[in-house]
Amino acid sequence: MFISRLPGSRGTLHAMTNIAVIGGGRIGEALIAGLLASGRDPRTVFVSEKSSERATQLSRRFGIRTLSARDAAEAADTIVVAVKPGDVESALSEIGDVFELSDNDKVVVSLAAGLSTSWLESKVPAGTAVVRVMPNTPMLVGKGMCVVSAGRYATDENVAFVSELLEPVGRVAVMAESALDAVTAVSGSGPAYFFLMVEAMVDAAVALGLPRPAAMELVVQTFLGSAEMFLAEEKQTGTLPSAVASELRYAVTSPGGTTAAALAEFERQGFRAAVLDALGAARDRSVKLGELY
Ligand SMILES: NC(=O)C1=CN([C@@H]2O[C@H](COP(=O)(O)OP(=O)(O)OC[C@H]3O[C@@H](n4cnc5c(N)ncnc54)[C@H](OP(=O)(O)O)[C@@H]3O)[C@@H](O)[C@H]2O)C=CC1
Ligand SMILES: O=C(O)[C@@H]1CCC=N1
Repeated sequence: MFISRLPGSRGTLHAMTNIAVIGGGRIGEALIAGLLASGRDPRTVFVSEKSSERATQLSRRFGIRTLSARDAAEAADTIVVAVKPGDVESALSEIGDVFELSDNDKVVVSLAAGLSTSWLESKVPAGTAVVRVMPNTPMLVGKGMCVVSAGRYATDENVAFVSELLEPVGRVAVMAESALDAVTAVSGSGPAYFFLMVEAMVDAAVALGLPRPAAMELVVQTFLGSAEMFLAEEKQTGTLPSAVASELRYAVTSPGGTTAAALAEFERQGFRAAVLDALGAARDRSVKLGELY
């Protein structure tokens, strides 16, 4: 099967392992917040952040230690690289000799869009286990989607280890690395598409005369309820065939009714083509990022 969902044995294997998060920006913070909210001991998480102001903020907020990239990597078994793609090479070079000096086998987990495991492997000592992950920001509330791909030297145990580490912050799927640019376009960037849709619908509701707070409540509850309907269906059947979306949409669309009028307008305005082109552009950008560095 293309996606394999891993069994949820939360928190057992990882209770005592230390994690270094190099880069405490938006995704680094989402990961840290999600891990701690799931019960991880803050003494097992270290963050390295370039901006001292931001580092202090994270340390105060989460009760975790801020260290240099090198010290964080030295203290950890799992080194999560959560800096922008263009900063990954210098972040890895700061860690430098930690791999050779250490007596434990460290796993490097890159969250960076576009950068391949073979590129990452060329920046660390030969034989280092590298795992590439495409997460998304809903990790912050334990509802993330992480897709995990093994590098050349990463064993099945390394992949299981990283997958289990991420399970407390959402769903985890293991896929071949060839899928990761498309995954980035779908689930990595996906939260932004959702928020854009929320903004667009709220603005449209305001244009129709609804007060903004009421418009916000209507839109958010509608999306939340619709997503919950999907999950209920999945719970019941164990799978989510794509026909489910069509069926649920048909159930809202009365013949000659309001929904049909709106959907016809979406089609006239090229909604599906826009989605297709937008995700294609995101995928192409991910490929390009991999060629830039
Ligand atoms: N945001 C998202 O939704 C997602 C992001 N990603 C990936 O995650 C990575 C990070 O993205 P994001 O969190 O949005 O980016 P941010 O810019 O918000 O965070 C990166 C942080 O790392 C800091 N930093 C840079 N170099 C170092 C270093 N050598 N040591 C320590 N800290 C450093 C940056 O500081 P400064 O700004 O001062 O340079 C910044 O605070 C990217 O590679 C992106 O592709 C993947 C999936 C989703
Ligand atoms: O926009 C980006 O490049 C990153 C990767 C996926 C989401 N944010």
